[in-house]
Amino acid sequence: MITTFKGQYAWLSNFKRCEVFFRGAAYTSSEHAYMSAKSECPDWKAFCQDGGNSPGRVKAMSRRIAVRPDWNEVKVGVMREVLRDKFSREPFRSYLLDTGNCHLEEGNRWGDQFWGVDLKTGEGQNHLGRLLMEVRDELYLAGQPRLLVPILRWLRAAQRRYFPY
Ligand SMILES: Nc1c(N[C@@H]2O[C@H](COP(=O)(O)O)[C@@H](O)[C@H]2O)[nH]c(=O)[nH]c1=O
Repeated sequence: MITTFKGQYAWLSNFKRCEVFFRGAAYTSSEHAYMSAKSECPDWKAFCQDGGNSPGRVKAMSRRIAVRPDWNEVKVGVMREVLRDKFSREPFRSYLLDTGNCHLEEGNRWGDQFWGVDLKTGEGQNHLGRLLMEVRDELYLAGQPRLLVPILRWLRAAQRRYFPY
């Protein structure tokens, strides 16, 4: 199991600098790309596209803008789109596939129980880890014979549930 996105697994974190193309623009991390979707304001888009702003700064500034009203309904879809792009490119694609079928969890100490799991309480929905496993399944299944895809998808999910490693 990978239970924190630090150290040798820091590349799983959205704060890891990488190239991401999202809805017609280039970003320098998946955090920048994800945060850009919080508002359609051109100044906000430009701020997120400026690689001179750290992922932490972009996240902090996103608390001060007028976020689109339906953000909570669309944010998981936005994150999925961003992660698909990040992991479509090397070396991240191979790094993710090389984790095999192990459980991924964003254990954190900043109290995020939506995207990760709070290490102090053990509580959290782990949407980031779940999306990463979903993207990894897509990459893995894309290389398999089409007829086997439904059964392989089921087997991978069952293995993660009953034999997490
Ligand atoms: N605070 C933090 C991370 N939190 C990141 O913030 C994003 C969620 O933002 P929001 O939807 O506004 O709550 C999501 O990408 C999550 O992984 N990540 C990291 O690597 N290091 C950090 O210190």
